[in-house]
Amino acid sequence: MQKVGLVGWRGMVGSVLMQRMQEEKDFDLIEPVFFTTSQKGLPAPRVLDGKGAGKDCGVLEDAFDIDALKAQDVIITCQGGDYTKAVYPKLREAGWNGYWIDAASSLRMADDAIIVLDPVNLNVIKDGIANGVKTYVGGNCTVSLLLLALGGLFEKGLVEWVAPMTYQAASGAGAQNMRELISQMGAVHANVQDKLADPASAILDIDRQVADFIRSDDMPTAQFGAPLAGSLIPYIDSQLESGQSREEWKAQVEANKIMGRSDDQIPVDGICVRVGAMRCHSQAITMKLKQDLPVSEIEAILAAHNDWVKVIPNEREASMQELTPAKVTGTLSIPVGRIRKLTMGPEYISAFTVGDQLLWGAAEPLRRMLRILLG
Ligand SMILES: NC(=O)C1=CN([C@@H]2O[C@H](COP(=O)(O)OP(=O)(O)OC[C@H]3O[C@@H](n4cnc5c(N)ncnc54)[C@H](OP(=O)(O)O)[C@@H]3O)[C@@H](O)[C@H]2O)C=CC1
Ligand SMILES: N[C@@H](CC(=O)OP(=O)(O)O)C(=O)O
Repeated sequence: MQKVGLVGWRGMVGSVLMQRMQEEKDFDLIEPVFFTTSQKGLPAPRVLDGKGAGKDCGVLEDAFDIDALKAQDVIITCQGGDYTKAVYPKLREAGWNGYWIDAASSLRMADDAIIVLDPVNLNVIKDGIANGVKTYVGGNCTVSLLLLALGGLFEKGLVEWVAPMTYQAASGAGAQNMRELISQMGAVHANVQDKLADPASAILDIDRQVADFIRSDDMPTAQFGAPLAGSLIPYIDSQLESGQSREEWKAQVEANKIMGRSDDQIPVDGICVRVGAMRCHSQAITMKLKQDLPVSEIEAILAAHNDWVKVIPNEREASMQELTPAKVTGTLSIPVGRIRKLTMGPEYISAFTVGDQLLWGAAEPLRRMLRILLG
């Protein structure tokens, strides 16, 4: 059995990964070794095996101990980019030639790393394994979710360009940010609940009081740096010279790398916005196709691409019920809807898609990469 080191397993992404690995009985196929940056020597988690029993995994090992890491055939890390930058080069310099599977962005664009999203790029992954590539990195969440939704059109070479305008959930910024979003919601409500309970109160008074509170120092904003509940934040990640945010820059470079297109890149660019959803990212898409295709054919191509994408008819009730973070959260489903021809011309198509950014957006491609390695 392959020895698989798990780092970052108790964080938010890592916990989702652990849950999925147990659901899919991945632990039956490996010898897991759990690492920690802060709790060395404490008991490792007991993972469920296929019989529903808890598998004893010993104690937690030091995630900075290069010798302990070197003993692993595969390492999966959800610990974050700082950990990867600190440990990965030392491990390779020490001669470790195992497989490194990573959720962090740091190594994604390295020449010797492949971004994994197997329903879209299994051929790229298999070529990589055959050619001795040892580093496999999960893509940015919005990019992976976009490619799962539109995979059919990309695969058939039908896309001239795509402009995804994102509505990204609090979870993408981290666990503390999810907590802060809920705190903001609660604080806004608490501030105005007396007036809200009084049916005779004037809505514009309530609105003014809410606006004053959201702008005040009493609104908890330590994590986001700005109000999110009752508002939005039209900038994600750092600022680049190009005028893009780093999150926006990732769309084109990562999408094309995933699809194995180094030359002849498909333009993928839009504005990334944080909204008050918990863990589902949504994207409103404008795209230009290379051909004038009937909507029914576009829908059929999208639906046929993978097992998780689900075409939602462009109807009001279906869109309101099926195409929302509330519906999708905690699932692997990738609904795509609002598909129609835009008035700009017959090749200009709209779409709207939603996906859980902790599942397909982060954890799922990693455990599926492990499964590919295990054969
Ligand atoms: N959040 C996201 O949407 C996405 C994140 N990623 C990547 O994954 C990385 C990890 O993200 P995320 O899971 O959000 O990070 P978390 O902050 O939830 O967890 C990171 C680490 O913090 C340590 N930690 C300290 N206190 C606690 C606690 N009370 N509960 C749990 N863990 C604790 C754990 O390490 P230890 O056990 O060693 O102490 C844990 O592995 C990111 O840096 C990013 O690179 C990738 C895609 C999406
Ligand atoms: N930046 C993403 C989450 C994330 O971790 O992305 P990346 O894996 O590219 O660093 C968001 O805020 O929604």
